Amino acid sequence: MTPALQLDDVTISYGRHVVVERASFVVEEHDFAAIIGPNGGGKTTLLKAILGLLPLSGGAIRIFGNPPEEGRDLIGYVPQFHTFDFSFPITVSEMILQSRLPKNAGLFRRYREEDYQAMENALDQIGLSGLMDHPIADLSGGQQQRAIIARALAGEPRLLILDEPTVYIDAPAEEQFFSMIEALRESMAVIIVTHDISAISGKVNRIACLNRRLYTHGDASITDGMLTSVYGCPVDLIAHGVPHRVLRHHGEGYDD
Ligand SMILES: Nc1ncnc2c1ncn2[C@@H]1O[C@H](COP(=O)(O)OP(=O)(O)OP(=O)(O)O)[C@@H](O)[C@H]1O
Repeated sequence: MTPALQLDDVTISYGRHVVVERASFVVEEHDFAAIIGPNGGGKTTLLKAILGLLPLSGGAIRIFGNPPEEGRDLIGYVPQFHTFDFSFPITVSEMILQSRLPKNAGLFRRYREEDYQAMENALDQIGLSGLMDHPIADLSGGQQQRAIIARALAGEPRLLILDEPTVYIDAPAEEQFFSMIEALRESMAVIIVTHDISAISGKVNRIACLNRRLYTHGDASITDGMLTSVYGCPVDLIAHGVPHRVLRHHGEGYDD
């Protein structure tokens, strides 16, 4: 099967400053993967390259076998929550429908029947159908979070990428968020990009740590060696609050 995302020896630079160096990683269909890493480690840069917004200085990125410029229509991208203006006077359904307009659509472009259908399906998938006529400003933080995910789902993606999705939601909303991701995995691959290790521990089936180099481990466990090389500080400092299950030494079984 063609992977949802394949990074082959990817190097990305700003001028002579190499930010991502020789990164390789594969995300298969139906995977729930995490790319974690410290601030400044290159996560945003790698995301931009996956979305076809930055050129590579080496290697290749494939999205379902296509280069990013051709494959990006298959990606639903959920930017960081704080980049949205929820005070904007618009309903949930209008916000989602807008994402269906092509970039060069004129002012008076009308929505088609399939746009309404995609909007309704997206709301259904994340359990917000009952709120479609509500102003986005009236939603709770967790509901707003789901609305921006619905916006990405309305593009009918096969790969959903979420940038720091758990930063602004509380613990109950976080549980709901991960149940929703589990359901979405039936029809797509999901990648979350985060520096919040505790949020993703035990939830994902594939993980990579990015700090200029990309460290992977073949399964979803985070090893202390992986964290030490990525974060450059003692593992117990980083592991604070992380369930034991996800931390193990190379070659050892789980210790819970
Ligand atoms: N447009 C740019 N021009 C030059 N250097 C840049 C540019 N954008 C980012 N960088 C540098 O690239 C490195 C990686 O930044 P990037 O934003 O990708 O990291 P990040 O892991 O997303 O960090 P954060 O979690 O803080 O958003 C940093 O050293 C940053 O200063």
